Amino acid sequence: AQSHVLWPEIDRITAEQLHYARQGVGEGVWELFAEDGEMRMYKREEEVNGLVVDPLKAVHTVKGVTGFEMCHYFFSPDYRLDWETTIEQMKVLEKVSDDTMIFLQIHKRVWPASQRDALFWSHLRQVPDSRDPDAQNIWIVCNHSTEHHSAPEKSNGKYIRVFLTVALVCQTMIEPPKNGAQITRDDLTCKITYCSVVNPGGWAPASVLRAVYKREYPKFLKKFTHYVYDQCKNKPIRF
Ligand SMILES: O=S(=O)(CCO)c1ccc(-c2ccc(C3CCCC3)c([C@H]3C[C@H]3c3ccccn3)c2)cc1
Repeated sequence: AQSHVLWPEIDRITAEQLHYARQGVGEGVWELFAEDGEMRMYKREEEVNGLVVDPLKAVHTVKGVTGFEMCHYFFSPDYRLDWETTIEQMKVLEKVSDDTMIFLQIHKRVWPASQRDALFWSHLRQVPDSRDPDAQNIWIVCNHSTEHHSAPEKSNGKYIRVFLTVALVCQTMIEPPKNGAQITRDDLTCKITYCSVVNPGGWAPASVLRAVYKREYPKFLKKFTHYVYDQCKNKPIRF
């Protein structure tokens, strides 16, 4: 993908999102708004030109899967409709490379707001951990809104286009079996950080949006992580 016109932006945004995901939720203004088992979901209340764009950060720990497996199922278009319940249609507009694609998604309408679509590049990458060089176990998927000739903004004006930046950062922790036995899924833990900022792109009542975020994000992360566990549990481990 290094040759593609988008590459410099993909490289920059992915690095920025990795740094942002690694920042704790301790300092300052993150508000815990949902908890479910190991999942903790935080938000900041922010508005841009009167539009709710509340940044969201979730942390979660899932046993029995690797960071690669979690990111693979998040990135791949083949499984998206199995776990993403808020989209009506999804199309891959361009396959930039094996690890980079451009998606157009039409989201279900959130009454009384008008229906939205999202056009974004999606990039999957393994990240060498600068702090721990032999930790080759961190993977990231970064999704960031973009433009594309085959999905012009004002094509038919039917949908308002959202502007989003999303990052799923997953780290595999291995509890090596005592007796030097082969690693099994019971020895695996995946530490997940999910960050998202969605600008609704046009007017939507703050109260409605905040209610939808509060309902949809915990549901989405819970459904997605359970889906990946179920898909992987009887398959060979992929790091
Ligand atoms: O992580 S991803 O990249 C996974 C690939 O799909 C992602 C996640 C979320 C969105 C998205 C897009 C639009 C909306 C709103 C804004 C005004 C009306 C629709 C929302 C709000 C509704 C919230 C929500 C939260 C979680 C999942 C879906 N819906 C979220 C897009 C992509």
